[in-house]
Amino acid sequence: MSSSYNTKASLSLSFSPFPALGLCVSGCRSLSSLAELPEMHQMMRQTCRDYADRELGPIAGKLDKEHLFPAQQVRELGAMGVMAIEVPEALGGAGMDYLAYSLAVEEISRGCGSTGCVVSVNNSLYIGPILKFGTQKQKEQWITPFTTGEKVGCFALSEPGNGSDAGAASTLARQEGEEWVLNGTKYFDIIINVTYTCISGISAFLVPMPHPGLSLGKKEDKLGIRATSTANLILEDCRIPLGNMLGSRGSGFKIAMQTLDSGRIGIASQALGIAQAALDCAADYAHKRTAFGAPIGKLQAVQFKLADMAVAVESARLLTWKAAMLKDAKKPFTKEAAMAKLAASEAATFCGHQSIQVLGGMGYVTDMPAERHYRDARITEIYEGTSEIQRLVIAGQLLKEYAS
Ligand SMILES: Cc1cc2nc3c(=O)[nH]c(=O)nc-3n(C[C@H](O)[C@H](O)[C@H](O)COP(=O)(O)OP(=O)(O)OC[C@H]3O[C@@H](n4cnc5c(N)ncnc54)[C@H](O)[C@@H]3O)c2cc1C
Repeated sequence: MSSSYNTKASLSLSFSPFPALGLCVSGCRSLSSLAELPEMHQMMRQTCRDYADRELGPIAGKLDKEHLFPAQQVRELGAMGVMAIEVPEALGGAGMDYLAYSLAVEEISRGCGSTGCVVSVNNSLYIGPILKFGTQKQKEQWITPFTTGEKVGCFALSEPGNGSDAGAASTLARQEGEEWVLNGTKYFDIIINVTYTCISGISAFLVPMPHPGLSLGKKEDKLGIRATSTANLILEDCRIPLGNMLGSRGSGFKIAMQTLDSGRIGIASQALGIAQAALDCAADYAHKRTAFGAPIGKLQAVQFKLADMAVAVESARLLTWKAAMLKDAKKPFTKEAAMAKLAASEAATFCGHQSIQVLGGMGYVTDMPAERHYRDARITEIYEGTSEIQRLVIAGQLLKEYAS
């Protein structure tokens, strides 16, 4: 997709991540064409796009229909470095930055929203907090085996009784000798040889799986991202060594909030991929379908839908890149990540809706991917903070800025 966005104009908005990224701004016309990104990022984007076109797009419908976890594809993505993009090479990762991560998640999600979710959760919800708060020993033990796609990590913060109100977590951890004993029920996504980070009350723990005292509730039957597994995780006198606490005692809420800040860039990227796929599907169909003797793309009513979809996707993409670049530049990005997630998830549900409309009856049946995009998009407005919570975060940050 091309864009008329001018890079130099963006600099005057006091947003200049380019030195940190080694970007050359002279001669740039568009932030969103491949030519504008540094070579390393272009390669990551193109590699993921090619992989998604070749390996994910053709099977995404089957994975969705049969609820199949994309285990083989996740291993292949691990071999490509995509399961641990920000992890230093010494720990087995790709050693790249968050912008590269965002580009990868978008392209993978464009091919398959479920696989994009797996990539996002492993990178930002599971590995992210260990990379930031873990000891060297924890990083070696809990990150390196999760870089290859053989194992996938999870993050369990929500509980059946609380999601948005994360501070109200009721799972309990008590110390007995050299162990923590955990009791409670957590909610989480994706199950395959997992280890997960469990935020209990006010501390975070690394729990291997399978493990005595840890069992799964029923697998949820979901509207979308049906190739991922989602279940309650039940902790009954689950004993783990004292050394499995992540960060210091009492720092769990801070770890969770900082993890979600970064994770929201991942979900924004997943939403962007789904939104772009919906637009691709609609634009392609508009060329091919004829009505009243001409392609429906000649009808202004259809053109306006495509234009509105393109604007929603492109503006959300710029917000997402901005949040990723701020994170890479080690600047505050809480507000921008929430803005990116809000805009991208609403763009995804909007584009999913409009794409079905452009396809008419063909949009409603499973022969075409439009209905899957519509279903997959919906979760992006809910997990890692609902749209209402994103608005609260944005307004909170904004009001702080005006007060200072
Ligand atoms: C498929 C799926 C996968 C998930 N994966 C994970 C996972 O891996 N790990 C994990 O920890 N969690 C996971 N979750 C849980 C998810 O993060 C929560 O569902 C989400 O945060 C919303 O919480 P809730 O469902 O308890 O809704 P509630 O908090 O009960 O909210 C219900 C409604 O009230 C609104 N609301 C609540 N509080 C406010 C407020 N203060 N102001 C305005 N409106 C408000 C909400 O926006 C929403 O519209 C997953 C959920 C799903 C569906």
